[in-house]
Amino acid sequence: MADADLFALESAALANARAAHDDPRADARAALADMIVHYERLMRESRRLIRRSDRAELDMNQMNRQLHELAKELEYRATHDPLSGALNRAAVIDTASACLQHSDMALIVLDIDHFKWINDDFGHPAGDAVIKTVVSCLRTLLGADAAVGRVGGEEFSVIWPTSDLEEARSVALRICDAIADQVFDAPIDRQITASVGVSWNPQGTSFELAYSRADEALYAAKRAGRNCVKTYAQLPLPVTPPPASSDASTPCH
Ligand SMILES: Nc1nc2c(ncn2[C@@H]2O[C@H](COP(=O)(O)OP(=O)(O)OP(=O)(O)O)[C@@H](O)[C@H]2O)c(=O)[nH]1
Repeated sequence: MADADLFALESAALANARAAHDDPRADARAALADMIVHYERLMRESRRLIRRSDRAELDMNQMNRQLHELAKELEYRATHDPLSGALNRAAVIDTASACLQHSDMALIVLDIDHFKWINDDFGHPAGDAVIKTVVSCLRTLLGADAAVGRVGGEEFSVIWPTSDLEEARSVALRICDAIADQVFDAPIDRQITASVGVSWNPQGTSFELAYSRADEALYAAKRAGRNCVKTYAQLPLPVTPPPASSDASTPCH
């Protein structure tokens, strides 16, 4: 119905031309002229519609590209720390958990030493700049694709897939040295160091266990005087108290 209305004039011109074609006495030239007018109009309309649909396709492609960019931007914001560009805590957990599912992995955690003093002495913006510089120092050292995360205020993590504890320790030592050697922009006029803890974890370890071991090693490094590396495997085993003796003759000290 809609089509018949839309092409009513063309249908009439076509019927006219057919009738002229079938009837040798009819005015064929007039019918042909009428057909030409309608045919040209149809061509003009078709070109206009094609141009319009090309424009719509371009607009749609552009909107698709914008949506794609927006999705990437949202994904980036959901997984990265806005200050330093390092992975955020949630992304560190996801990345490390995924890594531990299919390989052995070292988790290296580091914490800037006496960071509170940096804020107190040079101001919070200078402290922020130190955080950014530490992340770019880690990236320069480990490569742009290394999984470097900021898990807390001035605490960072590095996910390092390896089956070799010694390799993990050597990466941690290089990190500790690189931060101690880093020259920070003014107004920071002193050496900044970090304490580093490492846990080496076989495939299948949970993130929580890997992290708590690395954290324990980190605090051992703080206790040992800072600016050093401790591995969980090096830590002394927890002292278990001897079983209570039932021998009453044992002397008490
Ligand atoms: N500038 C800045 N400071 C932060 C940020 N997040 C946390 N901090 C500060 O980091 C400091 C951490 O201080 P502490 O936990 O006492 O640790 P610390 O001074 O580094 O001492 P140690 O870890 O024991 O060597 C606090 O003063 C926080 O306010 C941040 O995003 N920017």
